[in-house]
Amino acid sequence: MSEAYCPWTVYKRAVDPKLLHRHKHQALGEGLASLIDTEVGVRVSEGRFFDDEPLSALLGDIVKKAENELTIHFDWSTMGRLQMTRYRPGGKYEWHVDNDFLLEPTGLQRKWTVVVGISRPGIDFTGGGLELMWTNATRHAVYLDEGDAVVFPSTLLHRGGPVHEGERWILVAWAQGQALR
Ligand SMILES: O=C(O)CCC(=O)C(=O)O
Ligand SMILES: [Fe+2]
Repeated sequence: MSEAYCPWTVYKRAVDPKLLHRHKHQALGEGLASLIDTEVGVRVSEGRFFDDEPLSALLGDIVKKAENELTIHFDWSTMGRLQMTRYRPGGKYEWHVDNDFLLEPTGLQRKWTVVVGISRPGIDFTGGGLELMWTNATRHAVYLDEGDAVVFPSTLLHRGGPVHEGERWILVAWAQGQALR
C-alpha cells in the first residue's frame, strides 16, 4: 500500500522558543484582546496582532519549503501580521477554515496557515491542541512542542481543541495573496 498523502508538514524547532517567549511576554504586557466569537460561538481565546519582520521572513521561508515538499503552490505575496493567541481552560477554536473572508483593507485572502507552538503539551497545558480534517472526515491531531511549526492550506478544516488545564499559547501566521488565485 502506498503511503497516505496529507497536505501539511510539521517542522520541529523551526522557531527559537526564547524568541517566542519574548513575544508572548510582550503581548501580555501590551494586553490581549478577547477573541470570543459571539456571532458563531466557535472561538474562545485571547490574542494580539504584532509585527516582527525577521520572524515573518523566517515563516515565509518555512511556507516555501512546505510548498516544495507538498508540491502545492499558491499565489501569495506577503505573510501579513503575526498573531499571538492564548487559550485558557475552556478556551478553544472550533472547526473552521482561515480563508473565508477578504482581509481589510488589502482585499487579500489567506492561502497558507502556519501555527507555531509556544507551550509544551502535557507540561504547560492539558487538553487542547490542533486537529486537521482530511479525507473521509478523518481527524489528525498535531502535537506542537514549543518552537514546532505546522504549515497547511488555509482552506483545510481545522480546530484548536478545548484546553483543560494551564495555558496554551500559539503563534499564527498566514501567507496571503490575491483572492481566488
Ligand atoms: O489552536 C490552534 O492550533 C488553531 C488556531 C487557528 O486555527 C487560528 O488561529 O486560525
Ligand atoms: Fe484557523
